[in-house]
Amino acid sequence: MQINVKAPAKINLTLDVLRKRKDGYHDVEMIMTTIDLADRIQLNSLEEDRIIVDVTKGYVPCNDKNLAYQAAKLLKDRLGIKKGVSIFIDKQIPVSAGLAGGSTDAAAVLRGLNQMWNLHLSVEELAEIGLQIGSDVPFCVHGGTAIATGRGENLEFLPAPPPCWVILVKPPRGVSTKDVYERIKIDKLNHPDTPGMIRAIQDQNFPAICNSLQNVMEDVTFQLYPDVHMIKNRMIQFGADGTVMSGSGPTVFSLTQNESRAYRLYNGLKGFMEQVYVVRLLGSEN
Ligand SMILES: C[C@@](CO)(OP(=O)(O)O)[C@H](O)COP(=O)(O)OP(=O)(O)OC[C@H]1O[C@@H](n2ccc(N)nc2=O)[C@H](O)[C@@H]1O
Ligand SMILES: Nc1ncnc2c1ncn2[C@@H]1O[C@H](COP(=O)(O)OP(=O)(O)O)[C@@H](O)[C@H]1O
Repeated sequence: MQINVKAPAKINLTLDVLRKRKDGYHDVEMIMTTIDLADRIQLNSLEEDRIIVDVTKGYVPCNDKNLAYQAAKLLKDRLGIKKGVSIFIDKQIPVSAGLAGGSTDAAAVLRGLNQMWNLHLSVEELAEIGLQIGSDVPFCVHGGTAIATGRGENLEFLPAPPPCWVILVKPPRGVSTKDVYERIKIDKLNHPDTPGMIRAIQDQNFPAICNSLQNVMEDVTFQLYPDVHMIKNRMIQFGADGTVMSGSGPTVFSLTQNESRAYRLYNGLKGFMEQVYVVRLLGSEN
């Protein structure tokens, strides 16, 4: 049996870090939404009891370090499944980019295997299993647009923001999420207006959404990598309606509802950056 699953990336419209917890993680408050930049995952059932992973990009691990592998292993262990699976990942989402590429692959494998092995697990059960893999996996299991709190696993869903273009630039480096969390000075943060962003989404007020984009991790990543700050400034100069870094970075994105402005930005940025994407916002659940 073969199953194909789409694994969309996420962006953070707001990202706030509230406190450091005793377990080493941080309590966050962030608004996430899915975009139409996605990995494609093909699952093929195997009679032998093993998990095989193959990825189109050489530098992504194909062993038990791959989050997609971990998702299949967790489901097998939890439910005592003796069947195997071969997982092929057509990687389109940049890696270590702040776009949850690994988390969304894991989430897609959970959804796909639930179907392939007729497990009848609810989306909430899949999300709870996914949290053992990473903090962003529960959101990726659901998709859509949500306020995420706790480690990122408590989700309150919002309507999809109004349709718009998302222009993304991935600078030629990866960022370690752990490093960024460790460097945050919580008492010195300029917190985003999260209620303002929620209202803007509920009112479908695109200019207000653009004005409320904010990410407290920007300062840390910009200090580590000043070129990411320069790229953000360039994107603002090119005339996007709103621009912010996603997650721990280094990807920076701009939003606009104007198609010709989106492609003007894309073409301008393509002149000096290799990884530039223009996609639609998805914003509704998987
Ligand atoms: C910053 C965010 C924002 O969406 O995204 P990315 O930049 O990774 O895309 C997430 O919080 C990233 O979630 P995720 O990438 O799943 O993180 P995890 O694998 O769970 O954790 C990696 C490391 O980040 C730190 N961490 C993560 C989540 C959290 N709420 N508090 C933390 O302190 C911990 O040090 C942990 O060891
Ligand atoms: N399926 C996967 N896709 C991408 N990266 C993966 C995957 N599985 C494990 N990884 C590892 O996870 C780390 C973070 O990658 P990624 O999820 O793309 O970052 P981010 O959370 O910043 O978007 C990388 O070191 C990468 O090698």
